[in-house]
Amino acid sequence: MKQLQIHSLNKSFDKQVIFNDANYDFVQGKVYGLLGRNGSGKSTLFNMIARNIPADSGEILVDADDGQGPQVNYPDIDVSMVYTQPHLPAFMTGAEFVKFFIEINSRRLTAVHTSQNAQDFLDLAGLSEADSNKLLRDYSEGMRNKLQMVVSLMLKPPVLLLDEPLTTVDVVAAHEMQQMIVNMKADSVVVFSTHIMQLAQDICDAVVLLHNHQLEELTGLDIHSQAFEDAVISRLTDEVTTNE
Ligand SMILES: Nc1ncnc2c1ncn2[C@@H]1O[C@H](COP(=O)(O)OP(=O)(O)OP(=O)(O)O)[C@@H](O)[C@H]1O
Repeated sequence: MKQLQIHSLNKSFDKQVIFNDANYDFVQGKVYGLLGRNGSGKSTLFNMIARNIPADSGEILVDADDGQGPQVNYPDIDVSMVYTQPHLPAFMTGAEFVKFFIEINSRRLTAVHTSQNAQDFLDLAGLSEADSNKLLRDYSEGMRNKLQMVVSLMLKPPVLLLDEPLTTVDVVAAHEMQQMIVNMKADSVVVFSTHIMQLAQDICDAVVLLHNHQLEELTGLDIHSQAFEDAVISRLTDEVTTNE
């Protein structure tokens, strides 16, 4: 089983503590919602897992289920991150970008038995022929988000991180992408951050709170219940009181 393990993680920016001895193990087969107040450190956690920024201390381990067990020095390709603001090359068309993406990831796509037909990617992203031939800089934010998500999902990475992924897409696209995220849990450890409680309740199997600089799963309540929602709000409100 693929796993993402966070052990005794510490991170501060100057004197601002973001994580203080945070621990949590995420496993394949569940969609995890990461909930926390603005500025609590959700993006910082994802960026540490994706190795964009270093932790101060502690360990982040990935078990890619390849027989080697949990690794601190996991390869970068083990983690895919879908950013709130997509990182795509502005001066390529959607079709050119997808072809380029397939070319540079051909070995990996073969290994995970994914299509290498550019049209399949474009169809999944819901892009018409006219849109596919537009420059990415001229895409709407929602179109860029959807394309970014499709290429990340196609790689079937051991760990898939989605940073507030569905905030800019239309209702139909959001519905399709929710389904894609849920399907990904069969192959990957899936963690997504969101401020939308309804979304967390709709697609998550577990909710992890970033609360008082630690990671804590909210257990013992039906995720779909009002009591669950109340408990999330109460914990996160409690944090503000504690910080004051
Ligand atoms: N490079 C940096 N240098 C200094 N402070 C930073 C840096 N990156 C993030 N921070 C601070 O760390 C805190 C956590 O930021 P982060 O973006 O991880 O929060 P978040 O939970 O993702 O927030 P939101 O829900 O608003 O997107 C914030 O106070 C932010 O200002």
